[in-house]
Amino acid sequence: MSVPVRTKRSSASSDSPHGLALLRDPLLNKGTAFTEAERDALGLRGFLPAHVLSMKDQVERVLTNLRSLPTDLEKYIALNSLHDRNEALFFRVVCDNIDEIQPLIYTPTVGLACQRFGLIFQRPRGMFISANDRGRIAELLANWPYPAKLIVVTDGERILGLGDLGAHGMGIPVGKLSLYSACAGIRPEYCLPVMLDVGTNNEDFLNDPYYIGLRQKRLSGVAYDELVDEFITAARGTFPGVLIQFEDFANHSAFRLLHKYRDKINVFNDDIQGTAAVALAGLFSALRVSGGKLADQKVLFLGAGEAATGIADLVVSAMMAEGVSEAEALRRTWLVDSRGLVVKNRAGVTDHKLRYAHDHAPIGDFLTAIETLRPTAIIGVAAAGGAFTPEVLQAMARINDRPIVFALSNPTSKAECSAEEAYRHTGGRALFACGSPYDPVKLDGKTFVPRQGNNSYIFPGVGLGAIASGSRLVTDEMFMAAAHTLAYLVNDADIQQGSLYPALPRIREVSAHIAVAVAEVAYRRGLATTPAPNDLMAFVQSQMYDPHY
Ligand SMILES: NC(=O)C1=CN([C@@H]2O[C@H](COP(=O)(O)OP(=O)(O)OC[C@H]3O[C@@H](n4cnc5c(N)ncnc54)[C@H](OP(=O)(O)O)[C@@H]3O)[C@@H](O)[C@H]2O)C=CC1
Ligand SMILES: CC(=O)C(=O)O
Ligand SMILES: [Mg+2]
Repeated sequence: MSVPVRTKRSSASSDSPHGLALLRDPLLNKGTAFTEAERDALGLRGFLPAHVLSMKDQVERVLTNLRSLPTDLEKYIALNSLHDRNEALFFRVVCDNIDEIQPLIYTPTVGLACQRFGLIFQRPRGMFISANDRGRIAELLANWPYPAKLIVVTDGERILGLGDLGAHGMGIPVGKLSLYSACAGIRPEYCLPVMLDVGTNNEDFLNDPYYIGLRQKRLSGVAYDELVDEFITAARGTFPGVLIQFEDFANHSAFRLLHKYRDKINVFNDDIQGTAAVALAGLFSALRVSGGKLADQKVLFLGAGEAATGIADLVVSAMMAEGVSEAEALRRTWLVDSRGLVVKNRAGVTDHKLRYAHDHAPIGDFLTAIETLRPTAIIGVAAAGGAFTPEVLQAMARINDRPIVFALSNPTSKAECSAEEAYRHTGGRALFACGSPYDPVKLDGKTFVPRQGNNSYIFPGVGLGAIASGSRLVTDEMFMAAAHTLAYLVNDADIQQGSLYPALPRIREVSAHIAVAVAEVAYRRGLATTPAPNDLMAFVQSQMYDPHY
């Protein structure tokens, strides 16, 4: 008989729940799969119907139910409630059906779920820490019953490309941490989603009776920074060594916070650094088709925020690793923001864009920038839905034999173009990646299988590697290693069908390899705090949770 066990921060085994309490504990519950012997031993008699199901039967039942639901939001709600009832079953369903389920618990559906979070809210998950909790955040975190090793925290100000969703942004840390467990096997009890509720400037929410967060304008300035600092200090005091991932902060906070903490503690910003690695990997894959070196490319970004400058920085480093000077690499990297081409003589270019502000005449629109600069690659990270118009795509196809077109903004409504548009308007020549998933596209007798240039290929493995090695920092070198590893795992069959990333069902293998690459950097650079194992892959794999009873 397998008696359920789990790690709690402060519990003796005699505390292990029995009876109804056991059925209501999602980390231990097996529902109708409790065996006859377990039903006797664990005080479950009378609480369960007679027929015992296997986990496989339960998975089938969940999928049958799920597929009968009419909308993705209802599927999200159903999966969420399964997550709340039975974590092992939830993760089994996700792991074994990742292509089908990831879009329901992550982008694009999670975007809609955040927009409706107040209405669909059922049971809290993670911790809500508000501006009113100033001075007692350590006390709050001490209430968390599990030994967190990984926190994903947001303040909800830039949720995907949907803007300020305040406390409703909690859907994002929850979704990202689900992917950590499913895609990299980080144990669910190690994962803590945190909403730092500093208010919202979203007027609709402030006037919405169902808005779940603080009904006040956002905290800013010193008060904001002090709250974040108290949270970071308290989190590290309560959960020593915890890895903290910043997610979906607006760029005026994101760059500042990353800069403040990155050289001192193990934090990273997924939108800046994780996105950089996935995009660079996609470029490496594209070059397997179009030929040439990265340093020969000219990359034009639509967007000049976290994702754009994060990607640009890593691309420049990768070009320099191919032997070109920094100045030459920068000459090949251009940004267009909401005011047009980022150029030197424009007033008020913010700090994170300065590196890419070129000595060039202003250009107001993206199409003219393409015609003028003649890029080999365009990367959309502006949340400007539809901005890669037919004219933009046709121009790229005129200039290049194999134009690289990445429409990375999320959710789908914000994508710069669809997969179908990218292939159609380039005569099937685009080397395409998308932020949210698209179905395969049939064009002129050929089937293209676009895959997601989404940081979800990167952060699970990076987190796993950082946790396994106990790395004291998460460095850009680790993201570079992750990008090379991801690109290396793309096989020829992927490339032939237009896929720039490995198939999603390989994600646990991908994450394990990325984790090894990240941990290798940690050991090589003296950042690791766990003893170096003889067999790093075996060590990493031994730490991966595999959901079963
Ligand atoms: N696929 C993936 O893995 C990821 C995708 N993303 C997606 O990328 C998008 C941007 O995210 P992020 O960089 O963090 O956001 P930011 O807010 O940091 O940056 C957005 C940038 O887009 C620019 N912009 C806005 N509207 C336009 C427009 N019409 N034309 C040109 N530029 C415009 C802004 O200009 P200005 O500076 O002038 O305000 C800003 O530079 C989001 O949709 C997000 O979901 C983000 C991270 C990962
Ligand atoms: C994918 C992601 O992190 C984003 O769109 O913000
Ligand atoms: Mg994000």
